[in-house]
Amino acid sequence: MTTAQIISGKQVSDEIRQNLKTEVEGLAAQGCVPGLAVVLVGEDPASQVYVRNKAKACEDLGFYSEVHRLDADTSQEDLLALVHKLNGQTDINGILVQLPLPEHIEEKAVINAISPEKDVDGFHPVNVGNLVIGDDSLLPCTPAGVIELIKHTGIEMSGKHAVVIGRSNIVGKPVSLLLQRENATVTMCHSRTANMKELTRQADILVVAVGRANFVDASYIKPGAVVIDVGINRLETGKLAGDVDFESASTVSGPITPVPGGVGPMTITMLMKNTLLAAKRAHGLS
Ligand SMILES: Nc1nc(=O)c2c([nH]1)NC[C@@H]1CN(c3ccc(C(=O)N[C@@H](CCC(=O)O)C(=O)O)cc3)C=[N+]21
Ligand SMILES: [Mg+2]
Repeated sequence: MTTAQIISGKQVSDEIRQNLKTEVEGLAAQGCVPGLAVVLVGEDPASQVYVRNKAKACEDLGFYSEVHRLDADTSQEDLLALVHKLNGQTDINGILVQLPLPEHIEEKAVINAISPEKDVDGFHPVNVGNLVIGDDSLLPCTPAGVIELIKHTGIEMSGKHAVVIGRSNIVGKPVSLLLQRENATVTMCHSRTANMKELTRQADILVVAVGRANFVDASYIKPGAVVIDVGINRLETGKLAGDVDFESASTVSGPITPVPGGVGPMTITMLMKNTLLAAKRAHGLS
C-alpha cells in the first residue's frame, strides 16, 4: 500500500506559473512581453503533444509565441536559416527546437546555431559550460524542475547522498551538477555500473532518468528516500509509465513523483521561467 507522500508536479507547477503570470503582467506595463518560438520538424505524435502543451502554457501566461511546423524532409540548411532568423527577431526571447530531429539533420549544428541568450533549453555549449563553472546560465528545464520538486518537499539537500541513474546530456549530467550545487554528495550510475542497487540503496535522494519503463522498484530504495522519476515511456497500451515502478517503490520511499503529473509539467514551467528571464535580460530588466 502506498503511504508515501506524492509530490504533485502539477500542483507545484501551477503555483510557480501563478507567480510567473503576476510578473508577466508587471512587465507588460514596461513594454516587455516574453516571446517563445518552438520549432518542430516532422510529425512525431509525442512531440506534437509537448509542442501543443508549450504553446498553451505561453497563452495562459500572456507570452507571445510562434510555433513553426516544418516537414520531416526539411533540409538542415533551411532549419539553420530559420534559427538565424529567430535569433534576429526582437519579439522572440526563447528558441526551442524540439528534439529528436530527423536523422539527416545534425542536432549539434542546430543547438550551436541558437544564440546562447535565447537558448531556453540550456543545451548550448556556452550555457552548459556556465552550468559546470557555476556561473549564471539558462538552466536546462527538466533538471531545474527536478531541483524545484525536491525543494518543495522541504527536505534539505545539503550533506545528503543523492544518486542519479542516467548520464545523458539533457538530464543525468546536468541534474548531477545542480544537486552538487545544492551541496548534496552525488553518485552517478549508468548502464555499466556494476553494483547499482548497492549504491541506490544508500541514496537519500534518488533521481531516475534511464528511459526504461518501471526499471526501479522497491528493492532499489532506502526507506524514506525522496524519489524523482524523470522517465516518460509510452507503453504499447498507450499508457504513460515512468522509469520507476510507482506501486512498488512507494511502499518504501518517502516523497515520490508520479508519471504523469510529476516532472513533465515542471519541465514546461521551467521553460516558461527561462523565457521570462531571457526576456528580462533582453530588456535590461534583470
Ligand atoms: N528541445 C527539446 N526540449 C525539451 O524540453 C524536450 C524536447 N526537446 N523533446 C522532448 C522532451 C520531452 N519533454 C516533455 C515535456 C513535458 C512533458 C509533459 O508535460 N508530460 C506530462 C504528460 C504529457 C502526456 O500526457 O503525454 C506529464 O508528465 O504529466 C513531457 C515531456 C520535453 N522535451
Ligand atoms: Mg513525470
